[in-house]
Amino acid sequence: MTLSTADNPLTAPRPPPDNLSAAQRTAYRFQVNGNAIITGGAGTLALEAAKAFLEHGASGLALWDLNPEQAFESVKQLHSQFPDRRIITEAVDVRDETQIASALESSVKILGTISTLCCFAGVVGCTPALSMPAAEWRRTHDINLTGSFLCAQAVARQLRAQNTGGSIVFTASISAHATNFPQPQAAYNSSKTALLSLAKSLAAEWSSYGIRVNCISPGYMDTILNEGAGLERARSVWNERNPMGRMGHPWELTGPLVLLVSNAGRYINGTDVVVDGGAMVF
Ligand SMILES: NC(=O)c1ccc[n+]([C@@H]2O[C@H](COP(=O)([O-])OP(=O)(O)OC[C@H]3O[C@@H](n4cnc5c(N)ncnc54)[C@H](O)[C@@H]3O)[C@@H](O)[C@H]2O)c1
Ligand SMILES: OC[C@@H](O)C(O)[C@H](O)CO
Repeated sequence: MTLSTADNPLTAPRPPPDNLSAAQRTAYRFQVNGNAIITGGAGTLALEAAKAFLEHGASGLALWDLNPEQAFESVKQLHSQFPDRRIITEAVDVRDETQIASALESSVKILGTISTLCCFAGVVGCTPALSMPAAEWRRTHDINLTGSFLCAQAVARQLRAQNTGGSIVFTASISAHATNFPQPQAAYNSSKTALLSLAKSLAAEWSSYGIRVNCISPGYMDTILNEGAGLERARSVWNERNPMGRMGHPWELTGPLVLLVSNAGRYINGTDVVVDGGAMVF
Protein backbone atom coordinates (compact mmCIF):
# COMPACT_ATOMS: atom_id res chain seq x y z
CA MET A 1 0.00 0.00 0.00
CA THR A 2 1.41 3.41 -0.99
CA LEU A 3 0.41 6.24 1.31
CA SER A 4 -0.77 9.52 -0.19
CA THR A 5 1.49 12.52 0.30
CA ALA A 6 0.50 16.16 0.68
CA ASP A 7 1.85 17.00 -2.79
CA ASN A 8 0.00 14.18 -4.62
CA PRO A 9 -1.97 15.99 -7.40
CA LEU A 10 -4.59 13.23 -7.42
CA THR A 11 -5.54 13.90 -3.82
CA ALA A 12 -5.09 17.71 -3.81
CA PRO A 13 -7.96 19.82 -2.36
CA ARG A 14 -8.96 21.64 -5.59
CA PRO A 15 -11.08 24.48 -4.11
CA PRO A 16 -13.00 26.55 -6.68
CA PRO A 17 -10.99 29.26 -8.49
CA ASP A 18 -11.32 32.70 -6.83
CA ASN A 19 -12.77 34.38 -9.92
CA LEU A 20 -16.02 32.33 -9.88
CA SER A 21 -19.34 33.95 -8.99
CA ALA A 22 -21.35 32.65 -6.02
CA ALA A 23 -23.62 30.70 -8.40
CA GLN A 24 -20.63 29.21 -10.19
CA ARG A 25 -19.05 28.22 -6.89
CA THR A 26 -22.26 26.45 -5.85
CA ALA A 27 -22.37 24.61 -9.16
CA TYR A 28 -18.68 23.72 -8.82
CA ARG A 29 -19.19 22.43 -5.29
CA PHE A 30 -21.78 19.84 -6.29
CA GLN A 31 -20.49 19.18 -9.80
CA VAL A 32 -20.52 15.47 -10.74
CA ASN A 33 -17.55 15.26 -13.07
CA GLY A 34 -17.32 13.12 -16.19
CA ASN A 35 -18.94 9.73 -16.73
CA ALA A 36 -20.48 7.40 -14.17
CA ILE A 37 -21.24 3.69 -14.08
CA ILE A 38 -24.23 2.64 -12.01
CA THR A 39 -24.75 -1.06 -11.27
CA GLY A 40 -28.23 -2.34 -10.59
CA GLY A 41 -28.99 0.43 -13.06
CA ALA A 42 -32.51 -0.82 -13.76
CA GLY A 43 -33.54 -0.40 -10.13
CA THR A 44 -35.54 2.33 -8.46
CA LEU A 45 -32.79 3.91 -6.35
CA ALA A 46 -30.39 3.72 -9.30
CA LEU A 47 -32.79 5.62 -11.56
CA GLU A 48 -33.08 8.45 -9.03
CA ALA A 49 -29.29 8.49 -8.67
CA ALA A 50 -28.89 8.63 -12.44
CA LYS A 51 -31.22 11.65 -12.68
CA ALA A 52 -29.32 13.40 -9.90
CA PHE A 53 -25.92 12.76 -11.48
CA LEU A 54 -27.16 14.17 -14.79
CA GLU A 55 -28.73 17.20 -13.08
CA HIS A 56 -25.36 17.83 -11.46
CA GLY A 57 -23.47 17.76 -14.73
CA ALA A 58 -22.40 14.17 -15.39
CA SER A 59 -21.56 13.98 -19.09
CA GLY A 60 -22.52 10.34 -19.52
CA LEU A 61 -23.88 7.30 -17.72
CA ALA A 62 -23.66 3.54 -18.15
CA LEU A 63 -26.44 1.61 -16.43
CA TRP A 64 -25.30 -1.97 -15.81
CA ASP A 65 -27.94 -4.52 -14.85
CA LEU A 66 -28.89 -8.16 -15.02
CA ASN A 67 -32.16 -6.98 -16.52
CA PRO A 68 -31.21 -4.99 -19.66
CA GLU A 69 -34.83 -4.54 -20.83
CA GLN A 70 -35.75 -2.72 -17.63
CA ALA A 71 -32.48 -0.77 -17.72
CA PHE A 72 -33.34 0.28 -21.27
CA GLU A 73 -36.66 1.69 -19.99
CA SER A 74 -34.65 3.82 -17.56
CA VAL A 75 -32.30 4.91 -20.36
CA LYS A 76 -35.28 6.01 -22.49
CA GLN A 77 -36.69 8.04 -19.61
CA LEU A 78 -33.32 9.66 -18.89
CA HIS A 79 -32.71 10.41 -22.58
CA SER A 80 -36.03 12.24 -22.81
CA GLN A 81 -35.00 14.47 -19.87
CA PHE A 82 -31.33 14.85 -20.83
CA PRO A 83 -31.15 14.56 -24.63
CA ASP A 84 -27.65 16.05 -24.76
CA ARG A 85 -25.99 13.31 -22.65
CA ARG A 86 -24.67 9.88 -23.53
CA ILE A 87 -26.62 7.28 -21.57
CA ILE A 88 -26.12 3.61 -22.28
CA THR A 89 -27.00 0.26 -20.79
CA GLU A 90 -24.95 -2.91 -20.51
CA ALA A 91 -26.23 -6.38 -19.61
CA VAL A 92 -24.04 -7.43 -16.69
CA ASP A 93 -24.23 -9.98 -13.94
CA VAL A 94 -22.03 -8.40 -11.26
CA ARG A 95 -21.00 -11.87 -10.07
CA ASP A 96 -19.13 -12.48 -13.31
CA GLU A 97 -15.78 -10.75 -13.82
CA THR A 98 -15.74 -11.58 -17.54
CA GLN A 99 -19.06 -9.79 -18.07
CA ILE A 100 -17.82 -6.87 -15.96
CA ALA A 101 -14.63 -6.56 -18.02
CA SER A 102 -16.51 -6.57 -21.29
CA ALA A 103 -19.13 -4.06 -20.03
CA LEU A 104 -16.34 -1.79 -18.81
CA GLU A 105 -14.50 -1.96 -22.10
CA SER A 106 -17.66 -1.14 -24.00
CA SER A 107 -18.63 1.67 -21.58
CA VAL A 108 -15.19 3.29 -21.91
CA LYS A 109 -15.28 2.94 -25.68
CA ILE A 110 -18.65 4.74 -25.91
CA LEU A 111 -18.41 7.23 -23.04
CA GLY A 112 -14.68 7.84 -22.62
CA THR A 113 -12.90 8.08 -19.27
CA ILE A 114 -14.81 7.05 -16.16
CA SER A 115 -15.00 9.13 -12.97
CA THR A 116 -17.57 7.43 -10.78
CA LEU A 117 -18.86 3.97 -9.90
CA CYS A 118 -22.00 3.60 -7.86
CA CYS A 119 -22.92 0.02 -6.89
CA PHE A 120 -26.66 -0.48 -6.45
CA ALA A 121 -27.00 -4.09 -7.66
CA GLY A 122 -28.44 -6.03 -4.77
CA VAL A 123 -30.94 -8.66 -3.69
CA VAL A 124 -32.78 -9.37 -0.46
CA GLY A 125 -34.62 -12.39 0.93
CA CYS A 126 -36.64 -13.02 4.10
CA THR A 127 -35.64 -16.63 4.81
CA PRO A 128 -35.18 -17.49 8.50
CA ALA A 129 -31.58 -18.48 9.27
CA LEU A 130 -32.57 -21.96 10.49
CA SER A 131 -34.04 -22.85 7.12
CA MET A 132 -31.66 -20.82 4.92
CA PRO A 133 -30.39 -22.94 2.00
CA ALA A 134 -26.64 -22.55 1.52
CA ALA A 135 -27.31 -21.52 -2.07
CA GLU A 136 -29.42 -18.54 -0.96
CA TRP A 137 -26.76 -17.45 1.54
CA ARG A 138 -24.07 -17.66 -1.15
CA ARG A 139 -26.16 -15.89 -3.82
CA THR A 140 -26.90 -12.96 -1.49
CA HIS A 141 -23.22 -12.52 -0.67
CA ASP A 142 -22.13 -13.13 -4.26
CA ILE A 143 -24.32 -10.32 -5.58
CA ASN A 144 -24.32 -7.80 -2.72
CA LEU A 145 -20.71 -8.17 -1.55
CA THR A 146 -18.55 -9.97 -4.14
CA GLY A 147 -20.36 -8.24 -7.01
CA SER A 148 -19.60 -4.84 -5.49
CA PHE A 149 -15.96 -5.82 -5.00
CA LEU A 150 -15.52 -7.13 -8.55
CA CYS A 151 -17.02 -3.98 -10.09
CA ALA A 152 -14.91 -1.75 -7.82
CA GLN A 153 -11.75 -3.68 -8.68
CA ALA A 154 -12.37 -3.44 -12.43
CA VAL A 155 -13.21 0.27 -12.29
CA ALA A 156 -10.28 1.04 -9.96
CA ARG A 157 -7.92 -0.60 -12.46
CA GLN A 158 -9.44 1.61 -15.15
CA LEU A 159 -9.07 4.74 -12.97
CA ARG A 160 -5.42 3.84 -12.35
CA ALA A 161 -4.80 3.37 -16.06
CA GLN A 162 -6.42 6.77 -16.73
CA ASN A 163 -4.42 8.30 -13.84
CA THR A 164 -7.45 10.44 -13.06
CA GLY A 165 -8.68 9.25 -9.69
CA GLY A 166 -12.39 8.92 -9.09
CA SER A 167 -15.10 8.03 -6.64
CA ILE A 168 -16.67 4.68 -5.77
CA VAL A 169 -19.80 4.29 -3.65
CA PHE A 170 -21.22 1.02 -2.31
CA THR A 171 -24.85 0.86 -1.27
CA ALA A 172 -24.81 -0.64 2.20
CA SER A 173 -27.90 -0.19 4.38
CA ILE A 174 -29.04 0.48 7.92
CA SER A 175 -29.08 -3.34 7.92
CA ALA A 176 -25.28 -3.05 8.01
CA HIS A 177 -25.51 -1.29 11.37
CA ALA A 178 -28.51 -2.88 13.11
CA THR A 179 -30.30 -6.15 12.50
CA ASN A 180 -33.45 -5.72 10.47
CA PHE A 181 -36.67 -6.17 12.43
CA PRO A 182 -39.16 -7.85 12.31
CA GLN A 183 -38.24 -9.63 9.05
CA PRO A 184 -35.48 -12.27 9.17
CA GLN A 185 -32.68 -11.15 6.82
CA ALA A 186 -29.44 -12.59 8.22
CA ALA A 187 -27.79 -13.08 4.81
CA TYR A 188 -28.72 -9.60 3.61
CA ASN A 189 -27.63 -7.94 6.87
CA SER A 190 -24.32 -9.78 6.84
CA SER A 191 -23.57 -8.94 3.20
CA LYS A 192 -24.26 -5.25 3.81
CA THR A 193 -22.16 -5.10 7.00
CA ALA A 194 -19.20 -6.53 5.09
CA LEU A 195 -19.49 -3.68 2.57
CA LEU A 196 -18.68 -1.16 5.31
CA SER A 197 -15.39 -2.93 5.99
CA LEU A 198 -14.67 -3.38 2.30
CA ALA A 199 -15.09 0.36 1.66
CA LYS A 200 -12.63 1.20 4.44
CA SER A 201 -10.11 -1.37 3.20
CA LEU A 202 -10.25 -0.18 -0.40
CA ALA A 203 -10.09 3.48 0.65
CA ALA A 204 -6.88 2.68 2.54
CA GLU A 205 -5.36 0.89 -0.45
CA TRP A 206 -6.50 3.16 -3.27
CA SER A 207 -6.42 6.71 -1.86
CA SER A 208 -2.93 7.37 -3.20
CA TYR A 209 -4.36 6.78 -6.70
CA GLY A 210 -6.95 9.49 -6.02
CA ILE A 211 -9.73 6.92 -5.65
CA ARG A 212 -12.14 7.56 -2.81
CA VAL A 213 -14.35 4.68 -1.63
CA ASN A 214 -17.40 5.24 0.56
CA CYS A 215 -20.73 3.66 1.43
CA ILE A 216 -24.20 5.08 1.57
CA SER A 217 -26.67 3.42 3.93
CA PRO A 218 -30.33 3.95 3.11
CA GLY A 219 -33.00 3.16 5.67
CA TYR A 220 -36.30 1.71 4.49
CA MET A 221 -37.00 3.34 1.15
CA ASP A 222 -40.28 3.06 -0.69
CA THR A 223 -39.14 0.80 -3.55
CA ILE A 224 -40.12 -2.55 -5.02
CA LEU A 225 -37.45 -4.21 -2.88
CA ASN A 226 -39.68 -3.62 0.14
CA GLU A 227 -42.93 -4.73 -1.46
CA GLY A 228 -42.47 -8.49 -1.20
CA ALA A 229 -45.21 -10.75 0.16
CA GLY A 230 -45.26 -10.76 3.93
CA LEU A 231 -43.68 -7.33 4.27
CA GLU A 232 -47.00 -5.45 4.85
CA ARG A 233 -46.80 -5.91 8.65
CA ALA A 234 -43.08 -5.21 8.58
CA ARG A 235 -43.68 -1.88 6.84
CA SER A 236 -45.93 -0.66 9.65
CA VAL A 237 -43.34 -1.79 12.26
CA TRP A 238 -40.60 0.10 10.38
CA ASN A 239 -42.71 3.27 10.38
CA GLU A 240 -43.58 2.94 14.08
CA ARG A 241 -39.89 2.61 14.91
CA ASN A 242 -38.88 5.60 12.79
CA PRO A 243 -38.94 9.08 14.43
CA MET A 244 -40.18 10.51 11.12
CA GLY A 245 -42.91 7.86 10.95
CA ARG A 246 -42.45 6.97 7.30
CA MET A 247 -40.27 5.30 4.70
CA GLY A 248 -37.83 7.30 2.62
CA HIS A 249 -38.62 8.54 -0.88
CA PRO A 250 -35.93 7.44 -3.40
CA TRP A 251 -35.26 11.11 -4.16
CA GLU A 252 -34.17 11.64 -0.55
CA LEU A 253 -31.09 9.48 -1.08
CA THR A 254 -29.76 11.54 -3.94
CA GLY A 255 -28.52 14.67 -2.12
CA PRO A 256 -26.15 12.70 0.14
CA LEU A 257 -25.10 10.57 -2.84
CA VAL A 258 -24.24 13.63 -4.94
CA LEU A 259 -22.27 14.94 -1.98
CA LEU A 260 -20.18 11.74 -1.92
CA VAL A 261 -19.31 11.73 -5.62
CA SER A 262 -19.02 15.48 -6.28
CA ASN A 263 -16.28 18.03 -5.60
CA ALA A 264 -17.97 18.70 -2.23
CA GLY A 265 -17.02 15.19 -1.12
CA ARG A 266 -13.33 15.36 -2.01
CA TYR A 267 -12.24 14.81 1.59
CA ILE A 268 -14.89 12.19 2.44
CA ASN A 269 -13.22 8.81 2.25
CA GLY A 270 -13.62 5.33 3.72
CA THR A 271 -16.81 6.18 5.54
CA ASP A 272 -20.55 5.60 5.46
CA VAL A 273 -23.40 8.09 5.18
CA VAL A 274 -26.64 6.93 6.79
CA VAL A 275 -29.89 8.27 5.28
CA ASP A 276 -32.71 6.74 7.32
CA GLY A 277 -34.98 9.42 8.81
CA GLY A 278 -33.49 8.58 12.22
CA ALA A 279 -34.49 4.90 12.18
CA MET A 280 -31.43 3.91 14.18
CA VAL A 281 -31.94 6.23 17.14
CA PHE A 282 -33.96 3.55 18.96
N1 LIG B 1 -34.94 0.06 -0.99
C1 LIG B 1 -34.44 0.10 0.25
O1 LIG B 1 -35.13 0.29 1.24
C2 LIG B 1 -32.98 -0.10 0.44
C3 LIG B 1 -32.45 0.15 1.70
C4 LIG B 1 -31.10 -0.06 1.91
C5 LIG B 1 -30.30 -0.50 0.89
N2 LIG B 1 -30.85 -0.73 -0.33
C6 LIG B 1 -29.97 -1.22 -1.38
O2 LIG B 1 -30.04 -0.37 -2.50
C7 LIG B 1 -29.81 -1.12 -3.68
C8 LIG B 1 -30.90 -0.83 -4.69
O3 LIG B 1 -32.16 -1.13 -4.11
P1 LIG B 1 -33.56 -0.81 -4.82
O4 LIG B 1 -34.52 -0.59 -3.73
O5 LIG B 1 -33.41 0.22 -5.86
O6 LIG B 1 -33.89 -2.23 -5.43
P2 LIG B 1 -34.22 -2.70 -6.92
O7 LIG B 1 -34.64 -4.13 -6.78
O8 LIG B 1 -35.14 -1.74 -7.57
O9 LIG B 1 -32.80 -2.61 -7.65
C9 LIG B 1 -31.84 -3.62 -7.58
C10 LIG B 1 -31.31 -3.86 -8.99
O10 LIG B 1 -30.21 -4.78 -8.90
C11 LIG B 1 -30.27 -5.60 -10.06
N3 LIG B 1 -29.52 -6.83 -9.83
C12 LIG B 1 -29.83 -7.86 -9.01
N4 LIG B 1 -28.91 -8.83 -9.12
C13 LIG B 1 -27.99 -8.41 -10.03
C14 LIG B 1 -26.81 -8.98 -10.57
N5 LIG B 1 -26.39 -10.20 -10.19
N6 LIG B 1 -26.11 -8.27 -11.48
C15 LIG B 1 -26.52 -7.04 -11.87
N7 LIG B 1 -27.65 -6.46 -11.41
C16 LIG B 1 -28.37 -7.15 -10.49
C17 LIG B 1 -31.76 -5.86 -10.25
O11 LIG B 1 -32.03 -6.33 -11.57
C18 LIG B 1 -32.33 -4.50 -9.93
O12 LIG B 1 -32.48 -3.72 -11.10
C19 LIG B 1 -29.70 -2.58 -3.24
O13 LIG B 1 -28.36 -2.93 -3.11
C20 LIG B 1 -30.38 -2.58 -1.89
O14 LIG B 1 -29.90 -3.60 -1.05
C21 LIG B 1 -32.16 -0.54 -0.59
O1 LIG C 1 -32.69 -2.10 6.05
C1 LIG C 1 -33.47 -1.71 5.01
C2 LIG C 1 -33.08 -2.33 3.73
O2 LIG C 1 -31.76 -2.59 3.60
C3 LIG C 1 -33.93 -3.23 3.00
O3 LIG C 1 -34.67 -2.40 2.18
C4 LIG C 1 -34.90 -4.14 3.63
O4 LIG C 1 -34.42 -4.82 4.70
C5 LIG C 1 -35.42 -5.08 2.59
O5 LIG C 1 -36.57 -5.75 3.02
